[in-house]
Amino acid sequence: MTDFEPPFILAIDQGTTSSRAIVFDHSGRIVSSAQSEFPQHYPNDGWVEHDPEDIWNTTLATAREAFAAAEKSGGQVAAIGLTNQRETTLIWDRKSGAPIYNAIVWQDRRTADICAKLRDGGIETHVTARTGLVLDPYFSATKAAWILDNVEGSRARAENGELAFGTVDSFLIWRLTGGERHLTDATNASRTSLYNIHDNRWDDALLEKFGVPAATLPEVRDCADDYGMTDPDLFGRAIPICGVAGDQQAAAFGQACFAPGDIKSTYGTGCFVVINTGDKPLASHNKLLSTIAWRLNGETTYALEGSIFIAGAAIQWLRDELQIIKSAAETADLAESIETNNGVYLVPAFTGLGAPHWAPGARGLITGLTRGAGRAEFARAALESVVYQTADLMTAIARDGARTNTLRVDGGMVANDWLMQFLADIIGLPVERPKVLETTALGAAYLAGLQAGLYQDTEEIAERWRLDARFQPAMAPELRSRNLAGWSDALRRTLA
Ligand SMILES: Nc1ncnc2c1ncn2[C@@H]1O[C@H](COP(=O)(O)OP(=O)(O)O)[C@@H](O)[C@H]1O
Ligand SMILES: O=P(O)(O)OC[C@H](O)CO
Repeated sequence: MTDFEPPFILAIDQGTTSSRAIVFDHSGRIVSSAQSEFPQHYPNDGWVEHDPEDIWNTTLATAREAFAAAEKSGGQVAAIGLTNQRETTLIWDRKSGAPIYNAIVWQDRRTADICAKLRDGGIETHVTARTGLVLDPYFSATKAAWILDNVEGSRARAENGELAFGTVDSFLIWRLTGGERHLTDATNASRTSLYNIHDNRWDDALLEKFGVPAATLPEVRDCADDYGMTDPDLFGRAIPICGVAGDQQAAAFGQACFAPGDIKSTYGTGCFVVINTGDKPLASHNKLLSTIAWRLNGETTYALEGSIFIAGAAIQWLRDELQIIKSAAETADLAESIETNNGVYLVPAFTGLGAPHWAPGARGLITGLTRGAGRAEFARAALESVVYQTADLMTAIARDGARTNTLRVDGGMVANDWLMQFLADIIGLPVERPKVLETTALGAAYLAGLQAGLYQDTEEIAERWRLDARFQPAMAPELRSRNLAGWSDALRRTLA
């Protein structure tokens, strides 16, 4: 006998380094889960690719594993919610379903020159006004154009309607439905640079400027909507796909950031801060992204987002490259073992800097080294860098006029209590960690649950959010200012 509350929802979370599947029960508890990492490909300096078949195989295998374990425990999976690494771009043949090139990952910088040329052509203001985004290789449009310009014959085939473009959600929906549906949701569409977030439609002028044929595009749906039934062969019966959102938007949904000013920050490989700005897009004057948080029943909720490319990845760098720690968790004790950072700052611009700087050419820097600086200083500097980058985003958010009282956090790094306390101290706001840290998958499950009629509305979802720990700001103001000044100095040198 199980005490899980049926029916169950399968959440598929296709991330940058791994695919995960989690089955939640009706009360939001985890019934079963599975995870599988897959290889990253770096064919050239600054290029990052995934083999689409790795994405598909790990997604299917983990989904099947979690599904089978959950159904063994006695409940039935009623719906599927899908969330994904965003911006990553695929183009596939509509007949065979075979991709014509590897997936070009969001971190990939190969189109920096294309972006620079477009910028010289003066279209950046136009792009930002319509999409809320900046002109950067991060987004899908230039990646799609690159594939069509580099795979022989593909542009003509794309114009003939033989090829399909999609972000990872779109590709997975295509595969899960046996090639029946070519769909995406409004949040993923809003990350392509091709989608007008004010009018909620693909933008013809942008399609032309970026060189992406309209015939390749998926249809855009609400985040809780009908995305078709899975091919019955995959799970033994057809299951409806009912919810889709990009992973950072799904995390904001899982964190119940439903009111304007509600904000979450996810600390995984990178860090993504998302603040709900209500039913109208707020144009950022501080290089944040204005983006779609979700669209439900045709009504769009908007958000401001700050994207930091390196957060937990800096800890992985300490472990894998410098080999000065064995596990990420060790960093908490190391940081605590020294009273201050001893003047050592790390700017982890390993793949350039994202918001609010958008400096694709910037590279990492460590400052303030003395003969006495050792493992503790390096570990602490890596942790602190994540906090200072968040503080820069919080400043940009405040300058843009968005107000907030607390920061809700999730992702692998938030297990680190030292980091959470330092975060509260530096941003000067209480930091709230929820009991369920898998908020991305939970958000996708909630979206699917709304469409499947398992939840009535967002209020019912908000009631399920549970606090694990709250960290209150406690640092002396002079120390806080000194820390921030040291960071600003290191940052200035990096950008110079
Ligand atoms: N206790 C910890 N302290 C600091 N960093 C941590 C800790 N535990 C995990 N991490 C970091 O968190 C990241 C993993 O978080 P996760 O949310 O699983 O990332 P992703 O979904 O992007 O793969 C890794 O980069 C790891 O280095
Ligand atoms: O897969 P993650 O968690 O690294 O998230 C990637 C983001 O969606 C990129 O914008």
